[in-house]
Amino acid sequence: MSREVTSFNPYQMAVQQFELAAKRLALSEDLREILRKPKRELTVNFPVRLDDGRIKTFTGYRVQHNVNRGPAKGGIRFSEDVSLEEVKALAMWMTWKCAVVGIPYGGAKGGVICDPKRMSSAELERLTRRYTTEISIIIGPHSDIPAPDINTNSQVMAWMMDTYSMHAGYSIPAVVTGKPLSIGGSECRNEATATGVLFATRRAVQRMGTTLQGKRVSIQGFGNAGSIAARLFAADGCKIVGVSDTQGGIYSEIGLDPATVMRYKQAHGSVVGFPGAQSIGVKDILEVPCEILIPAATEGMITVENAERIQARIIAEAANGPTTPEADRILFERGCQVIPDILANAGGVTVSYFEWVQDLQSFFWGPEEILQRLEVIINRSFDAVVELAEQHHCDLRLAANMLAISRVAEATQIRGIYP
Ligand SMILES: NC(=O)C1=CN([C@@H]2O[C@H](COP(=O)(O)OP(=O)(O)OC[C@H]3O[C@@H](n4cnc5c(N)ncnc54)[C@H](O)[C@@H]3O)[C@@H](O)[C@H]2O)C=CC1
Ligand SMILES: O=C(O)CCC(=O)C(=O)O
Repeated sequence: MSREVTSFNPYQMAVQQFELAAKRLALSEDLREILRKPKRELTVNFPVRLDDGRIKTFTGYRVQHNVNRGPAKGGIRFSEDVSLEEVKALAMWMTWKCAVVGIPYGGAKGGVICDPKRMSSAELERLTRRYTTEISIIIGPHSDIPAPDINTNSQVMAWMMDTYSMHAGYSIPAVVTGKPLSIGGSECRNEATATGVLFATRRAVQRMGTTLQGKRVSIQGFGNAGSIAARLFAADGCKIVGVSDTQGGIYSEIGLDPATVMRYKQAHGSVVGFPGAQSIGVKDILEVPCEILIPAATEGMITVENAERIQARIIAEAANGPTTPEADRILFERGCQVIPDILANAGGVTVSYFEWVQDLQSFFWGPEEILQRLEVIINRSFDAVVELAEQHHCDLRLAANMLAISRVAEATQIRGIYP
């Protein structure tokens, strides 16, 4: 589905968000100039042999936004909508995300323009291996560590790890995270993004003096982040009233069973048509009656066009960049609490960090230890952001960006600028 606002530019939006925080922090123009631009942008055009014998040239990107707090970190997206501007925005958000939760990474993101749903597994493997080779000049376990994002998964990470290792002549599991357990993946990484969304939302309702029990939840996007969020929120007592994917959405006042909807999606390719539920449009899912809305698809979904009609009191952003700055202002004025992407979905990169640490030490942790450490990090970060928002009478996005940007600015200044 193409986005409604055709002129939407995610990088311009990320810079707009950055400027709001930089202004509040009174950052110097020199520092702003360093922080608003990506450090490295790599574009690669590479051939892949298709199953019918034709050769097609694909375009991919890897952008490293900032590496002052540690190696660059961030996922790889396979989609027809990928663009350099999108990858630059996603890389910048990764820098702030790692900083806001205090993990020692900078930010990066990558993507390949392709339609993975129309490609065979063999074609995807060849594309992944060739793309990995092309970007291997900048990725590495101590420089830039990719992970899954839209339309990539643990299998894609296994191909990436194998390709990178083939060139070295020995296994380098720490070059990517989100791998299968059998080759150095971590317990809980597959569920980590949704688990972080749950922990952050739990903290939000706790601070409002209530619980998740009985809350109605609507979720846009039914992939890794969205479908697992549906399962975890339902297990925590919520009623999942709506879910959607690229084909459309479904709504049920009495609630949907996430496992049954998943089985239906696996059999039919979409949630649309799920028996007993009302079919609704892709964006209608954002406006259904509910207390909690989880955008878990892509950028620029909540805009001036629909912000007034959103009924949820809490928006927990599993997706990156789902809400525009203009929509943020409307939602804040309407008293809707937006738990911003860099905080709400930071569970993914946090458990990726745990995976990387485990790989580097060749010493693996159990699920209890991982979940307990993740909850501590999300709660601590959530509380720090809320306290800053209260001090500055601002929304959580501005506070989260201020906290993150001040940390990156401090690291940049303390390292100094080579004369
Ligand atoms: N996988 C991860 O660990 C993390 C993912 N995220 C973010 O979460 C969001 C979803 O990512 P994943 O669940 O990993 O991807 P996925 O590929 O597993 O699922 C994406 C879902 O969104 C739907 N979708 C995609 N484009 C859409 C559009 N234009 N309109 C409506 N629905 C659309 C798809 O149908 C699918 O159900 C992305 O913004 C991603 O950057 C954030 C942090 C970590
Ligand atoms: O797990 C990671 O390293 C990054 C995941 C990601 O791409 C994101 O948080 O947006």
